Amino acid sequence: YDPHGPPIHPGALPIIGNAHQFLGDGLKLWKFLKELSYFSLKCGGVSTVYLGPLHRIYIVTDPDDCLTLSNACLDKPFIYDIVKEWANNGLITADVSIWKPHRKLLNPMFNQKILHENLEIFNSQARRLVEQMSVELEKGKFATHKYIVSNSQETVCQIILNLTSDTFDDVIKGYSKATQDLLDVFIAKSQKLWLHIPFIFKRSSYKKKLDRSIEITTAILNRVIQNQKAELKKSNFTVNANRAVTFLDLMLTVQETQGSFTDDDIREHLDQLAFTAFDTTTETLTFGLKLIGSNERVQQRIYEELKEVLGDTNADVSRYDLPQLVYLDAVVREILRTYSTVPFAARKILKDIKLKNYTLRANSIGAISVFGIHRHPIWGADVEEFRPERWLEPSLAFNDNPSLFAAFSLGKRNCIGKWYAMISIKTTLAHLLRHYRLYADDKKMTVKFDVSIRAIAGHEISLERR
Ligand code: HEM
Repeated sequence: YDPHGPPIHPGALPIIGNAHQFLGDGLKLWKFLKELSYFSLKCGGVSTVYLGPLHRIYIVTDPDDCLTLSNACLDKPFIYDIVKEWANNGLITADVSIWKPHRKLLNPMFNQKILHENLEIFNSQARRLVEQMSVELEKGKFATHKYIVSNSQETVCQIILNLTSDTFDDVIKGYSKATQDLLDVFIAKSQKLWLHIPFIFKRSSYKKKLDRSIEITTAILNRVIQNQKAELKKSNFTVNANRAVTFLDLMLTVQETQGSFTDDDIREHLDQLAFTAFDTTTETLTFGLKLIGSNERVQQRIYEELKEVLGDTNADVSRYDLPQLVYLDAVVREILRTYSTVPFAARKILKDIKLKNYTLRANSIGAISVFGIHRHPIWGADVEEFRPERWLEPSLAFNDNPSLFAAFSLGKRNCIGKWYAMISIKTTLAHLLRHYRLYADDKKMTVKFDVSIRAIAGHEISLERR
């Protein structure tokens, strides 16, 4: 206990601290995580919770303090152990000694130029989604999630894993089922604290599910890596000009030319990238369709901009169109501000860190509340409202302080896939919204937290052809 530290969240009990408040299902957990963030905001941007006598967690919601914390601390705390058994050396969970050189090698692969080369795939996948959803036209409300999730997985298979539409069907079936099982295990571990006790976990059905899923994803990815390596060797590591360069090509080329990655490193990176890419973009699109369908004015303005920039043709969204879709960009940022699918990022604090008003003590955890930053009073009195126009106003506070937008986290260990996400989400929305008018009611949406936030009820929409 630090008498000069940030205020403790109300409800702490002797010995267990606030641990009991984290118990319950995903709905309760999300309610409590929001409460934590609002309390931290009320306290000026930092508060404390105790998970038993051993774990002190600072909830940080001040954007400047969050940036200080993100750059000062790069290590991930025990909370990330939930996913460590699966792909330990992937970027999200890797120890700093591995993360640093790997992130440096991977950064250039995720720039806009490389991603623009994949626009043909993003466009064809968006068209496929329009086609797949057409069976729901004029039929009333339906849940969009099942369409979006399989479409996002197909996109990932092509762009990250270099599978073609002829080969991915088989892989998708196996890989998707295994990743869904993995997600079930992560969700269970995030909600059932007793599963963190190795003795109990090892004897649970979750352990069997985890081992089986890892076995399947490992076998599939090893096959994909070896096939692609053989193909690249034949062409002396020159990618066939008829197709875009994929992440796998780039990693294998780095392996060949710089000897930097082992095959296991590549597999673990691919596994985490593929999983993260489809899960985050799926949930963001699900929230996005609901929000857009609930705001006729916003939807009309997007449609008008699409007509102005893309014309009346059914042409692909090009790299030149994307920067012109200014309002759509504002809408996507506002979706990410109001419903950040990754609402928290956490860091291990190894030495004292001085923030604006407090010193965070060593041997604690710093939780960057993305949700809290996005509810900071600097956003204005309408902070809780979905209002994309705010992004276009000269008075936008974000222009003076970019740390106010933290959907992709802050600092050096931020999201490497942010351009992938923005391009994928914008292209998908552009195709869907020029074909369909959406109807929804976001007031009826219920959200839960597991490893990210998800809409679990009331997220249906209905479609009408434009
Ligand atoms: C809307 C979509 C996305 C959101 C909201 C999002 C958000 C985030 C956040 C908040 C973090 C920091 C997590 C932490 O420190 O605990 C993160 C990290 C990461 N994200 Fe994303 N992400 C998105 C899409 C993607 C995509 C498409 C990819 C891959 C193509 C990706 C790959 C990663 C990786 C590998 C990391 C770990 C980076 C590192 O530690 O160096 N993300 N993301």
